[in-house]
Amino acid sequence: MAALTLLETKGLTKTYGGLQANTNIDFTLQKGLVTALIGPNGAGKSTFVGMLSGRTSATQGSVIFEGRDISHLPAHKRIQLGLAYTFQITSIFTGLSVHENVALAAGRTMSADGNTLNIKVYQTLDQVGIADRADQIAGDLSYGHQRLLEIAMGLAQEPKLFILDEPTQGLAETEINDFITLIRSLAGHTTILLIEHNMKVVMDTADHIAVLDQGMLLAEGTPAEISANASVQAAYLGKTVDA
Ligand SMILES: Nc1ncnc2c1ncn2[C@@H]1O[C@H](COP(=O)(O)OP(=O)(O)OP(=O)(O)O)[C@@H](O)[C@H]1O
Repeated sequence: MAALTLLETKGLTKTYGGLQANTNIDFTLQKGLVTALIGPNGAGKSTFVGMLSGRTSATQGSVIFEGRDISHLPAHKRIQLGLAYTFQITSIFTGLSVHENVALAAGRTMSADGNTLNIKVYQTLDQVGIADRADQIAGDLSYGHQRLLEIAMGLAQEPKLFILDEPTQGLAETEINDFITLIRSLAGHTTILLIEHNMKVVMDTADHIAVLDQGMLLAEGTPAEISANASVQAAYLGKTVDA
């Protein structure tokens, strides 16, 4: 099957005062794949996805989504076009139930009757493995389950592109393994851009990896190509990227 481009950036640049957080990034994201964006601390990953989602304004360059230049659209318009970023969904309402939180998220992009919405909510909770907690108050969930709720809230919006920003941060080992299984189950249906520091998660889930270093795109390739790339290893100061 020929690769289809879902999103593209051209010359994307962000300057904070004298600091170039992102420099002239030309990047292409293929539909249906799990792409991981990795790089050392301060490499510019959050700045980059902030410009994709509209949370951060670009100093220069453009973001093209499904062939349309969305560079000047505010974040909420980009969500409506199908671009979901976990950072924007993290506003879990801690006083509401798990079910109510997902229903609210789903309602942002779909107009459906109560019954259809209810089915969608349970399907999504089932997908992430917390359907048995639907009636629990979100604020009473463990940290790991709250992260899964965030992912459910993103998926309920049926995004065309789902950007997950450090989704496994603070999760326990077993929760990380469940997360890997979840991402694998979504592969092929949902296009995912994953910013992740945990290399096991990256290597186990990504079809394609892009590496940022000092605000620039250093390398791109399959997990095997990236693990073997000498300049990527150097950027990680001698650490191997397959650990
Ligand atoms: N709002 C801001 N104002 C000034 N400088 C910023 C701002 N946001 C980020 N930076 C700087 O831009 C550079 C890139 O930061 P960014 O957070 O994008 O990197 P990152 O790769 O996501 O890092 P990490 O992995 O540590 O989250 C860093 O030097 C950071 O200090």
